[in-house]
Amino acid sequence: MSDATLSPATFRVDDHELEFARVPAVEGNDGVVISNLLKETGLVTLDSGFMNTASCESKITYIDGDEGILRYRGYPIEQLAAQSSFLEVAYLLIHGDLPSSEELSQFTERVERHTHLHDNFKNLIGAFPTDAHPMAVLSSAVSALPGYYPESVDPFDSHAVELATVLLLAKLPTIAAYAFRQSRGQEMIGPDPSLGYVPDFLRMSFSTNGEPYEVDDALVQALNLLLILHADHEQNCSTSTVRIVGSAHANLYASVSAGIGALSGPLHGGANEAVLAMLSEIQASDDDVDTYMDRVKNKEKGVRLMGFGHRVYKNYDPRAAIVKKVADKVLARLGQSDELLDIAKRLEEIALSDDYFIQRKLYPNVDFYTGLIYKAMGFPTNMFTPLFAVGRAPGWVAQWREMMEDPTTKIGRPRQVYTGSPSRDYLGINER
Ligand SMILES: CC(=O)SCCNC(=O)CCNC(=O)[C@H](O)C(C)(C)COP(=O)(O)OP(=O)(O)OC[C@H]1O[C@@H](n2cnc3c(N)ncnc32)[C@H](O)[C@@H]1OP(=O)(O)O
Ligand SMILES: O=C([O-])CC(=O)C(=O)O
Repeated sequence: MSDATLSPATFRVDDHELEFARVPAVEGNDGVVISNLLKETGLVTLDSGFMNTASCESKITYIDGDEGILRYRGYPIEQLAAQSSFLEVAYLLIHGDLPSSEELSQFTERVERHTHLHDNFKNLIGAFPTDAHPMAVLSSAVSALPGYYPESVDPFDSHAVELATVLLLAKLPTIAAYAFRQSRGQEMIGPDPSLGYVPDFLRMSFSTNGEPYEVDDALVQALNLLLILHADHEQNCSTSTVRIVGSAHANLYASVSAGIGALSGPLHGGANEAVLAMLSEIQASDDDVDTYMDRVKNKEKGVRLMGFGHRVYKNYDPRAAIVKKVADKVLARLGQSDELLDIAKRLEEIALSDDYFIQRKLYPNVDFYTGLIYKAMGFPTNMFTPLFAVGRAPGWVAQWREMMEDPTTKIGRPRQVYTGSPSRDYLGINER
């Protein structure tokens, strides 16, 4: 950026004058360029929320947010959702191409063989109170994994990375199912790899002790599809967290555990849980849907239309379009009707024809309808985000590996614009 593009300004911080120059408006960036504070590094732009900053080059996922297009490794999300399986998509994201049938069966067999957890995990997870949020259990258990598999932690040993990849994908559903059972005060049930990845996850989650669990193919298909839809989304908040932790050469488990923490936030993966809370609040209150929308538009503190809006999509999230159809199908299949689904549809209808939402290009995102499907399957709201985490795992792994293999990767370390006090002298406690 040449100096000619900068319009200097001076700000005062205490008694000191600091010279800054503002970058002329770039869409979505009202960045401040520091001209005098960071002479040693040259110009630094202030870009809160990274609205306008690319952190890496990536070959994994393509999004055109204006057109509502999402592709994994070049394949449209609609085709993958209709035809693929979750583990095939995981292979695609991680290895770059769709597997041959032999590659897929070897990969699947390897993952399914490792779904068992060391018995101590029952103690670890069992030590959590039953009202602990399963996301806390998930991130803790993932950060414990390197303690049990030290041979898989070296980020620069390709065999170790391959092992960590398989172990993480294998153990995560078992951890999630254990966390679910712990939250219900139920005994944890170990995996039966012969059933397959998704059916066995459902069995571990819902099996009643001692009784055989009848797997419902329609639910397996729906969950498989939802996991595919969540599998990657380029540099979202949790993935960026995984990358930044990994950029310090932290192992895959430590990086993903941090990513799980980021995902839990209600502005990110935790929105699926927040949507259900919002719909239930509307249902329980005497207010109608329009009243809630007025509160949103008046920007009442803490009131947003959860499951709406997206940093990248300024059009309908292609995944939300798929999820909406699946919600109808799953409810019909289970012979359920859900008043909350009607409320969600009504909210969407109002939003899509309301100037507030039109001007801000706010559309339903992937989190808007997913919770209604998980609920219909029998999952309580606090399991919605762990389900998202199981789905996002291949993306985290693929992005972490891509970063580790990129020779241009540097430790993630943004600069800041310091606005605190300039230098001052320490005063003893009685002099203040
Ligand atoms: C898997 C995922 O992570 S998908 C996202 C899940 N999160 C949610 O569903 C939570 C609700 N949505 C949001 O909070 C936001 O849309 C985010 C966090 C997803 C994106 O945030 P940003 O890109 O930073 O947009 P930002 O918060 O600046 O919003 C831009 C404008 O739209 C408004 N806006 C954005 N989202 C919403 C919403 N859900 N409801 C009401 N208004 C909204 C903001 O108030 C702001 O209005 P203003 O220009 O008058 O100040
Ligand atoms: O991309 C984002 O900002 C949020 C995200 O993870 C997703 O939509 O799946």
